[in-house]
Amino acid sequence: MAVYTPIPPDTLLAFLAEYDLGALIRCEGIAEGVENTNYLLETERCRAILTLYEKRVREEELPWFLGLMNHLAARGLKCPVPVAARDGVALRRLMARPAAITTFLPGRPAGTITRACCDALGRSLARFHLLGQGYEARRPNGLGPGSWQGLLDSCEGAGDRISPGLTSSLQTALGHVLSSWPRAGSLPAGQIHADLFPDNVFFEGGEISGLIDFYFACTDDFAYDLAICLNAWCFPDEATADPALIRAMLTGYRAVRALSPAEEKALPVLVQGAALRFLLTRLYDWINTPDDAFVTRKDPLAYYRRLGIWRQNAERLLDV
Ligand SMILES: Nc1ncnc2c1ncn2[C@@H]1O[C@H](COP(=O)(O)OP(=O)(O)O)[C@@H](O)[C@H]1O
Ligand SMILES: N[C@@H](CCOP(=O)(O)O)C(=O)O
Repeated sequence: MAVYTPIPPDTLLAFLAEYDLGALIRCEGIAEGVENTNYLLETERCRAILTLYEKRVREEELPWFLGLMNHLAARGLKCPVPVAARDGVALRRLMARPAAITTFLPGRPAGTITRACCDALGRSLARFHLLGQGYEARRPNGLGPGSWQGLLDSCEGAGDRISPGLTSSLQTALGHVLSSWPRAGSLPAGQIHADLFPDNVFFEGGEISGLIDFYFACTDDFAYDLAICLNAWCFPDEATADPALIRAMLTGYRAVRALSPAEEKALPVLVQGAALRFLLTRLYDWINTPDDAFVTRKDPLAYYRRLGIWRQNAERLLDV
């Protein structure tokens, strides 16, 4: 459960008094999530999400994230929008942290990942990429390939305590991926979500009802975002890739936005890079999450297995 910061009742009521949301009925810490503290608010007028931004999110970047949500929602993407207080300001401070309320989205994450889910996800991701094109402000990807060596180094060999030989194996894989990574600017790029895992996609009545958690969003290659989703959605038992799910996601994506020949060619290295990126942040978090944090740590080895599968079989699985 990601509730790093409890809020005393009086402090919460004083904070909410700045808004036009009506009287508070309940406020519950939310069980899911890793990065930030989230509460579900129910007031006389609505349900909403109160987020206190923790660790990885830099305060000066929050206007970029909130602006992107507003931009995409205004163009028809189903995603949360920031709620302004009476003074017109959405980004505020609470418990010495930046904080914002965003609108509540109905639906819940898919239980079982089906081909239909992957097709829908591919389409939604492509729409995200196309609709983001009018959002001019850039946010470089702080967790892009340039950060991976530093992340591995900062784990100081701790990978070997999780699995003997992990650190040197990751060093080899990293060298291979970085040496084949597409040159900056060589692939179509724009605003990407960069963390569109199944827990960040809500479904209702078999259709996507919303995308959440924009706090890794950045300006990067569109095909890298697709590579992240292929990793996150297409390995039903962690140890095996499901070619039918991969095909469905690629077909859904291409139905909305065609992949260029350069993107198709780059996909095998992009999926390996995406596996490494989540492996490394999970490894870092495994070592650095305080023991008293109310959060479920995610298994780095799940992405080591994916990396191995892509290294052996990416071309065949992606049919490129
Ligand atoms: N706009 C929203 N509508 C409904 N539920 C939400 C919304 N935003 C977050 N949640 C709930 O909060 C959980 C954690 O949110 P998330 O943004 O993934 O947190 P974190 O950034 O800490 O990983 C989600 O899994 C979901 O249950
Ligand atoms: N999706 C990442 C961790 C970030 O968690 P989220 O709850 O913010 O999506 C992972 O699985 O490693």
